[in-house]
Amino acid sequence: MATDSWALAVDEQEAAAESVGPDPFTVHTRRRLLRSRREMSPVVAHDRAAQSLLNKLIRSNLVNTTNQVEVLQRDPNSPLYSVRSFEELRLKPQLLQGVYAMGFNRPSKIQETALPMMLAEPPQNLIAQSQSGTGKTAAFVLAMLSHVDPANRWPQCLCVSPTYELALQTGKVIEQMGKFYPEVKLMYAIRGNKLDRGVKLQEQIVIGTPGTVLDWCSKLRFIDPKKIKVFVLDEADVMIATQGHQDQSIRIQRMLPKNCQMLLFSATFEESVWNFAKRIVPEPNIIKLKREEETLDTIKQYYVNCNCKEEKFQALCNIYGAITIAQAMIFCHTRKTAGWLAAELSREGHQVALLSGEMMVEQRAAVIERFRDGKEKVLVTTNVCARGIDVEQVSVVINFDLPVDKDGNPDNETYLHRIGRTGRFGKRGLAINMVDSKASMNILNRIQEHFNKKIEKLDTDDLDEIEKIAN
Ligand SMILES: Nc1ncnc2c1ncn2[C@@H]1O[C@H](COP(=O)(O)OP(=O)(O)OP(=O)(O)O)[C@@H](O)[C@H]1O
Repeated sequence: MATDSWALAVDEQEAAAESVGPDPFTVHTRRRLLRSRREMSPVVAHDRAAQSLLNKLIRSNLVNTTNQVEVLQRDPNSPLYSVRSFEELRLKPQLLQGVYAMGFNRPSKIQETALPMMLAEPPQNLIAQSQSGTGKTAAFVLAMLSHVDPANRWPQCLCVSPTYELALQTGKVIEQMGKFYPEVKLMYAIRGNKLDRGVKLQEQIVIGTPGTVLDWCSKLRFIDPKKIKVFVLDEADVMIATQGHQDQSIRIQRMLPKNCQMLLFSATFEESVWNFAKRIVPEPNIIKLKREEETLDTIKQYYVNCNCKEEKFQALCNIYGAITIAQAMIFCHTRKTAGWLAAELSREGHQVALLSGEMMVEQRAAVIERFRDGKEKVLVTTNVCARGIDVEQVSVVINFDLPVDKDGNPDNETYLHRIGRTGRFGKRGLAINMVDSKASMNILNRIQEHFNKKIEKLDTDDLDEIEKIAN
């Protein structure tokens, strides 16, 4: 199956997670609920929203004026397009404040479409696909925060992520979004977080990885699954396609009440996975992309012809010599190549971080955190980091090796997730694929055919040409 290499990485990660030391992961949001909806006039709300987004984008050199953001969100062909405002989505005032404090101005297409479905009464199930970096996480986080009853001190929403790092990242989004809703508390169900036997959780939202969530619902009984109202599967296709995760997710699902709302999200759903999802989710609403919509126009895709890994490395150096790259993620097929490449890049004077499957999850989370803080500019990794990781400043993704499954066939889903680490929420991004043999050229051609999207050739000996594509 297309996700096997990812599955392997995930399994390694789950195993490694066992050895992480304890950490109190309970989040107690501090601030009191500020103003009610009545107190915030639409004009003031709009100004605050516009200003906060503008500040965020100017800080990250994305735009110079609010107009450019507005242009992006008013283009009906953009996945960021929306006709509605967050106010019109009838969010609780304290969530509206959280959204604005995060610098969000308008909802994206997936947020605008999915939120009314997720907030409808009676609750409706949803299987939703939307391009990478278009705000799926924010969408289901808002749904969970909207559904909890803070007066009830027990878990009501359960969110399962395929990896420790993603669970942490999504938890951070819940914390930020719920900053003005301090009555709602969050607990991380990840393997290092050891609780005393017999404890009954009081936190209303639990985010975690499937094995730990399952233990907490069954063996350890920290969570009463019968009281769960919302169940979210993030990166749902990999949860379904990976045997271990599938078993665990289905065992969790079976313990939930019949009327529990099920929400499945991903940027990719292979056909067989999609069909399976429809079988396990009763009467779902469905948001599905057409194949040609799956790739983002804001991410420009190129390939470079080489003969060996040394030539690929030289091409990489030429690219770095020609353009300024804020941050880059470089994907390799094996840990060995990743280690070699990271060492070569360091020798060239780059600030490089290396992240691969054999590292302890704690170490991995720390590497991502440093990269997110800009302490390293280049992250060399394997498929372990292909999904979900959201680092705004990544302007270039390099496939040093093209993604293939265990039979050597193109792994289209992983390709999409990898290149989606750049071009987050309307930002422009470059994806450069290194081809080093007839076989890899064949893989590239099949990826082009699959997405029906041309991947242009790039001559890395021609510095002017590289500069041109960067502009
Ligand atoms: N409405 C919004 N306005 C501005 N920024 C937003 C909005 N929604 C989300 N974002 C930002 O866009 C980035 C991408 O969002 P998010 O991580 O939710 O995407 P995703 O669809 O889950 O991506 P992936 O498929 O890679 O998991 C994040 O940095 C998030 O803070």
